[in-house]
Amino acid sequence: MDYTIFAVAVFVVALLVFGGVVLIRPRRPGAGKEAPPSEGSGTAATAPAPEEEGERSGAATAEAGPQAPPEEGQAPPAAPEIETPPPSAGRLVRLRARLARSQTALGQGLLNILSSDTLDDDAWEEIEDTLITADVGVTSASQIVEGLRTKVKVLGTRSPDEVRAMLREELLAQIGPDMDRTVHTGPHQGRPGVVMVVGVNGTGKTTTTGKLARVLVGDGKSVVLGAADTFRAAAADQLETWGSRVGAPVVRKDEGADPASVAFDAVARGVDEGADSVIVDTAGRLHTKTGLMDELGKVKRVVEKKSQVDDVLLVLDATTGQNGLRQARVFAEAVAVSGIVLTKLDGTAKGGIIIQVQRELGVPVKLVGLGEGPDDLAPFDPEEFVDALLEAEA
Ligand SMILES: Nc1nc2c(ncn2[C@@H]2O[C@H](COP(=O)(O)OP(=O)(O)OP(=O)(O)O)[C@@H](O)[C@H]2O)c(=O)[nH]1
Repeated sequence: MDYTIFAVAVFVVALLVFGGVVLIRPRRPGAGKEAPPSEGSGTAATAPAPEEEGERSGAATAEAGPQAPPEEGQAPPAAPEIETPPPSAGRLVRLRARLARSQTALGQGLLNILSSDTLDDDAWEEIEDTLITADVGVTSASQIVEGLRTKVKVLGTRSPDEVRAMLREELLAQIGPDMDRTVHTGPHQGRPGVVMVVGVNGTGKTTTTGKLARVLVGDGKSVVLGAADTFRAAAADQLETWGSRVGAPVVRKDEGADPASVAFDAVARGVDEGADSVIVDTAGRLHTKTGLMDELGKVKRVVEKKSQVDDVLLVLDATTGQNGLRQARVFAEAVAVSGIVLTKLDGTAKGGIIIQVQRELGVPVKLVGLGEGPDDLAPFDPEEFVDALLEAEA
């Protein structure tokens, strides 16, 4: 019995000694510990995609490269594929169908009334109303009607071809086929052409900056982009996506940084690298007119310490009508606008806004946006536009 108690006691002591050794033995670093998510994998999996709708396919390729540095020992991710956009020439012709689709209602409406048997006062009033509904503006609408009335009187006859020809002539005269619509993007005196893009957020400003970079790259130019809309980090991300798709570097800083310093650095980089063009996207919050004036004025002044600003493009959403025009006036007072980009012309029959905005601001429409696709921006050509407007319905 005594012997049994002794044996049990020895066993218990042995058990305690063994357990103590195991429990107090120092653990190897990392042994048994769950691996924390590596910085790269964690953020990549959870970070929200910064790109805007409509740009998702390309963004995925572009973001993989610059934003996720490879971990040691891992093969670097494949560089994003650089795209080759189509040149600027012929773009409006390619996109003409889109223009015609949205504008046919206006063109056909006018042609129908003009071809009717009797052109009485009511008919002329209807023509004027149709023009005003299409945002042509009251002054231009009445000038067009006056011009047409005179032509009808002089001509006497009204065959469909004659009607089409006189309407074409009147509309063209209002659009101003001789205005200089060149976007001044080319280098001069060893410095890049500098373009500032201004406008209210949501009009397609950042998209237009990206699309313009593609137009220029398509024409064989080298481009640097400046993300001076520092109030929204997503705007810089969006621009970076656009840039990486065509190999255009994007100069950006942290959210809230001074927009003028971003613009200056972008132009400085363009100068240093011998780029052909620098395009600067700016913030467009319409908080107060003074704030806007101060900010845009400062961006321009600071940039001009490095190089002159060759074009200030105001981006305007064609679908916003009078509201858009009001905004345009505020911007034109804040900074000397030298050209207009009319976006979303594919989604409206109110193409008459081209006439009104040019008359109001005294600057030409230089580019038009005709869709959400990356190459849906085209140099504006008045004749192509009017012909699309008067195109017979298919
Ligand atoms: N249909 C159509 N959509 C367009 C056109 N241009 C831009 N958009 C769309 O308009 C939306 C707004 O464009 P953004 O470039 O983000 O507008 P933004 O002015 O830069 O606004 P922030 O990014 O907020 O500064 C996007 O969904 C674009 O795809 C166009 O010509 N046609």
